[in-house]
Amino acid sequence: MAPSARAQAQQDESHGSLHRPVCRQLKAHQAQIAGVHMRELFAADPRRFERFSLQVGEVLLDYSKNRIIDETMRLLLQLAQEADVAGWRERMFAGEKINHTENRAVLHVALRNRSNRPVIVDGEDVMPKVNAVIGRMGAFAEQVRSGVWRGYTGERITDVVNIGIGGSDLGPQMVYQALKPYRHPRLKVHFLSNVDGAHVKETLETLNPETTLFVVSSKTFATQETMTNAHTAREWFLAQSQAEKHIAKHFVAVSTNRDAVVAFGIDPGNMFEFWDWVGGRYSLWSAIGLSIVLAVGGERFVELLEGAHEMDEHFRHAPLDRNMPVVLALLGVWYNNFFGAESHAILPYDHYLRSLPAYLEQADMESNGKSVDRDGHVVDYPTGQIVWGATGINGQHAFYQLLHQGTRLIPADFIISLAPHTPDMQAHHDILIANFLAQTEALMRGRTLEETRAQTGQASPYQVFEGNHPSNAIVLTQLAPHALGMLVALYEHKIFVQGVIWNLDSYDQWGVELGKQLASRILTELHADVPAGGHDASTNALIDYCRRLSQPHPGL
Ligand SMILES: O=P(O)(O)OC[C@H]1O[C@H](O)[C@H](O)[C@@H](O)[C@@H]1O
Repeated sequence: MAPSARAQAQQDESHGSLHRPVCRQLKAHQAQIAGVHMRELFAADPRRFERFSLQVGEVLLDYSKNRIIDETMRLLLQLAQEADVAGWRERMFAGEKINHTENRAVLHVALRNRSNRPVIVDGEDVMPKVNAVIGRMGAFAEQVRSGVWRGYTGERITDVVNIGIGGSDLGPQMVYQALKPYRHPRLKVHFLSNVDGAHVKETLETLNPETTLFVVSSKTFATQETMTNAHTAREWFLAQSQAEKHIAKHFVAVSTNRDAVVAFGIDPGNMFEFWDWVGGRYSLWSAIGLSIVLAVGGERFVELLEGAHEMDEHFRHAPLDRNMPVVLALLGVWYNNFFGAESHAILPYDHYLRSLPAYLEQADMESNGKSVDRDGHVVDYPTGQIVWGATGINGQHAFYQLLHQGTRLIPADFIISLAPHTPDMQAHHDILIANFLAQTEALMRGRTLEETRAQTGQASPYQVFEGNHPSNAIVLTQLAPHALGMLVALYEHKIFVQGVIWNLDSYDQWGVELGKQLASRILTELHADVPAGGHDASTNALIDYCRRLSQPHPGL
C-alpha cells in the first residue's frame, strides 16, 4: 500500500507546541500530582478559593476545584508564554490574517469593538461599516417591533423565521433562548435549520404568511440545506400571497455574498452584510444576530456586544496568570494533554442556557478538531476536546452517575446565574443553586468507605465516591445581555488560546467539505436508473437500498 500523505507527514519531525521542554516538566509534575486528592489540597490551604478564582465584571470563575497547585499554573503559564499566546492574541486584534489556510483575518472582536478604535484590514478601517450595519439592524428591527413594518396585507409581523444552519443558526438560537425574558411580547422567533422536511413542515404549519418574516442567514448563501429551506419557504409564501412583489416585505437576507442574495430574488436593500473575516461560528455578533435584534431590540443587542467587548479588553490586557480565558484554556490543556481526558462537559444550571452546550460544540470542535498543525505537520498529541453537555439539573438525573462513579476523567464547567428572571419563584431558584454547589462539592470531595459506613451504616463499595473530579464554577450575577456577551466571549477566547497552544488554525473547517461533495454526487445517484457504482460495496449497496425504499409508498 502506498504511504498516505498523512503517514508521510507523520514521518516529518513533529514541531508542535507540545514538544517544548516545559511539557516534559508538566508531564513529570502530572506524575507527582496524579495521586494527590483535591481534599488534601483544600485541607492544606484555606485560601485556595482566593488564590484560584477570578472575577471579571459580573462573571466569577472559581477554578480552585481543579487538580492544580501553584507549580501547575506556573508551568502551564510558561507553556502559554512559550507558545506566544500574547503575540497571537495581538495579531488577531490587529487584523492580521491568522486564518492562514483561507488567508483571512479573524475579527469577530471588531464586531463588538465598542471603543471604536480603528481596526485595519487590507488598509481599510472596518469600524465604519461595522457600525453602519449595527445601525441598520437596529433601525430595521425597530420598524418591525413598533409595527411600522407590515406584511403584504397590512398586518404586523408576529413571527420571525431564521433560516440558517451551523453558525448561522446555533449562535442566534442560543442567544435568543438565553435572552427570552427580554423579547418583544408580539414577536416569536423560530429557527429552521434542518433540511428534513419534517422540520420545515413543523415550522411552517404554525405560521401565517401574512405575519411572518423570513431571515435567510447564510455567510456563503450557498449552503444546500439553507438554500433548499429558503426556496421552500418562498414557495409556501407565494402560494398564498400570489405575487412576487410581496416578497420584499417578508424576506430579508444576511450574508457576505451579495450576488447570491440578488440571484435568490431578495432586494439588496433587504440585505444585511457581513464580511469574510467573520467566521461562521463566531458570527452571532454580526448581521447573523439580526433575529436576536428583532427579538430583543437594538439596545439590548448593543449591551450584548458591550459585554463581549469587556471580556475582549480583559483578554487583551490582563496578565496571563489573571486572564480568565487563558486560565480556562490552560486547565483544558492540562486535562486533555497530561491526564488523557477526552471530553469536557458544559453544565448550565439555567433553563435559558440550555442551548449553550450545542453552541459550544460547534464553536470548540469545529475550531480545534484538527490533526494537522499550522505548519502542515500531523500532530502527535490530542487536540480539540469533545465538548458535550446539557442543563445540569436534568443531567443529575441522567448521566451524572458516570461523572461521579465512572472510570473516565471528565472535567466540567458548571454555570449559573444568581438573580433569576422568575423572582416570584425564588424557592425554585434556591434548589438550583443548592444543587449547583452540591454537585461540584461532591465531585471534588467524593465519599470514602469510612464516611459511607458512618452515613449509611453499611460499608458498601458501591456507595463510595472516589471524588477528585475537576470542575470550574462560572457564576453570573444575572443572565442579562451584557453578562451573556461576556460569557460567550470568554469561551471564544478560551478556544483561541487552546488553538495557539496546539499550533492550529482554529478558524478554518476543511473537515466538513468531503461529506458535502460526496452528498451532492450521491443525490444525483439516488435518482439514477442504473445501480450505483464507483463507491465501496457498502455505500453502493446502501444507495440502491435507499433508492428502492425511500420512494413514497402509497398507503403508508
Ligand atoms: O452560513 P453558511 O455559509 O450557510 O454556513 C453554515 C455552516 O456550514 C458550514 O458547513 C460550516 O461547517 C459552518 O461553519 C457554517 O457555519
